[in-house]
Amino acid sequence: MSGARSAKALLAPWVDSAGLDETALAGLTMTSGEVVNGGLFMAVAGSVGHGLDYVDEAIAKGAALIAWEPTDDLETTQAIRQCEAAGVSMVAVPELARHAGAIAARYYDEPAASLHIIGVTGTDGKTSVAHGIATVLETLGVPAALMGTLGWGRVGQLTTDSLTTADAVTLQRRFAMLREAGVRAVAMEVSSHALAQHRVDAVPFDTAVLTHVGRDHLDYHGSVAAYRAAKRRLFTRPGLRRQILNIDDDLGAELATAADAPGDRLTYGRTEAADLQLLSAEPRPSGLMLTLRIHGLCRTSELGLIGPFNAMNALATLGAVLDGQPAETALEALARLQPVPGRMERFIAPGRPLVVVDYAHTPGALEAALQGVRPHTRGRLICVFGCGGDRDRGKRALMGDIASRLADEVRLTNDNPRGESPDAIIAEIQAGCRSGTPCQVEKDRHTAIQQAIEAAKPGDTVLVAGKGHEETQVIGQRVSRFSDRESVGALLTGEAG
Ligand SMILES: CC(=O)N[C@H]1[C@@H](OP(=O)(O)OP(=O)(O)OC[C@H]2O[C@@H](n3ccc(=O)[nH]c3=O)[C@H](O)[C@@H]2O)O[C@H](CO)[C@@H](O)[C@@H]1O[C@H](C)C(=O)N[C@@H](C)C(=O)N[C@H](CCC(=O)O)C(=O)O
Ligand SMILES: Nc1ncnc2c1ncn2[C@@H]1O[C@H](COP(=O)(O)OP(=O)(O)OP(=O)(O)O)[C@@H](O)[C@H]1O
Ligand SMILES: N[C@H](CCC[C@H](N)C(=O)O)C(=O)O
Ligand SMILES: [Mg+2]
Repeated sequence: MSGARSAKALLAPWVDSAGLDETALAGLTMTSGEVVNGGLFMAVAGSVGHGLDYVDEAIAKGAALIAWEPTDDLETTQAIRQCEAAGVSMVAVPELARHAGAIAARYYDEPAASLHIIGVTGTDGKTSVAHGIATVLETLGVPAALMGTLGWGRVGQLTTDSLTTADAVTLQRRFAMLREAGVRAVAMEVSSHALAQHRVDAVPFDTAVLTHVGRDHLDYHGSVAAYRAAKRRLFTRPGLRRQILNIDDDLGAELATAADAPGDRLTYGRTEAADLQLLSAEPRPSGLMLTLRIHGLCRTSELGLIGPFNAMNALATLGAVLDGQPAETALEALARLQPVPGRMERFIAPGRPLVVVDYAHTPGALEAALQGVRPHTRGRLICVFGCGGDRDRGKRALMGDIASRLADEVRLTNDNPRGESPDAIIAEIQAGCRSGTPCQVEKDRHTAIQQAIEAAKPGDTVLVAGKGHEETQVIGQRVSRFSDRESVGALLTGEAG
């Protein structure tokens, strides 16, 4: 095994192997701060800087070797000098970002090869569907893990992480740990950033699932076309065995009819042409009653979740697990699904309004969330939300329009303004709000939620959108502890003032 982990084995394709060491490297990483003594640092070009900008830290941590990605405008003199002075070898690897995952996979002895990996992409619904798939697989007796916005690991035992899809090396390290832990299937969220940055190039997906594609992250991708192109990448990978496609969605419909696409395609949606068709999703006190047509056969199934999009997410989940499983068994497991924390999560207290905490932070998601809670609302619908700073500005007015159109009252507040002015963000949302709907502003999020709950009567619903499971509020450089779920829980039980 040590030979397989040596610089010679890992970097032979790019450098004369005679010059490379056969000693096992102690570790590998793409982040200078994580370099271990005797390890490999892979310095790649990023959107802000280059890994070589941090070579001093890598050397200080004891890097034995530095592989780096040449780019046109990269100034390497300083880094080369530092490495020479420290006696650290450097190897130039063209397009290293694309190869980093494969190098790490070799280092960890191809951990993903023994795992059944299901990738889920789309603008909204990735966490919900990945969570659903892993939970249903567990219920069906398959040791399954989850990787995504809520963390990674076995369902119910997640370790949190800052990214939805980790970097290419971290992913392989996690696959190795999951393989050791006896996991057989992994449901993972694949973000558009990850697809654009080659984080998943070395992940051998068995199945790719598409939720829906709307508008998000235009700050990063630049255009809807580039964003869609990034999402499309997951479905064109050679070796893919199955594709689960929402054909109510434009991109899903396009992928379903694409010539020469890899793997079998299973479609879902409300349209009659879908293999898994949603005929109806009737609101019930406990959630939804679904009527489905599965390959021509009509079936009903309870779902303990609310919001029509959760019915669609249930179909996506079903599509992924209907792989040699009888439909009855899969439907029974689906009926046991619980809401994902902060995703259409209901808070109910006697004599109080229904409060729903949801992670809707895109126009499509906000629209779907408001439409989803309306059938569970006898009285008025109040929507508390804001928009993140240093993120796509174009969505703000759109979300103002949607909230003022679909709610009876809007309360605008902070949602991680980050480096932007909270007032300016709120003004941009307000510019889209329709004048006929009352719209109030309270920047302090806890106070805004409190005022909304106090203004609401039993039978009304307060939808608190945008932060879902998050446990912090980021204002400028300050990160303070804040949770919509905790605020709502405390306010409903009278424990917070
Ligand atoms: C825009 C974006 O995706 N940025 C991610 C990307 O950074 P980057 O390409 O700009 O890298 P960079 O900062 O220029 O640095 C270049 C290289 O130097 C390395 N570096 C950097 C700093 C340092 O001290 N030491 C060091 O070695 C970096 O690891 C990187 O390899 O690669 C970095 C290393 O993996 C990530 O930390 C960083 O995530 C930033 C913090 C981020 O906020 N990303 C968000 C937007 C994101 O990726 N979100 C998606 C989900 C979105 C959704 O919910 O749909 C996600 O998958 O999480
Ligand atoms: N299929 C769907 N269609 C439209 N909206 C959805 C769908 N599924 C979930 N949503 C909405 O999007 C929000 C986020 O859901 P979820 O966390 O599952 O998505 P995500 O794609 O993982 O989001 P992120 O990219 O932020 O991680 C939910 O709280 C809900 O409002
Ligand atoms: N993954 C998304 C989440 C946004 C959630 C919202 N609360 C915000 O901060 O904008 C992002 O980082 O853009
Ligand atoms: Mg997610």
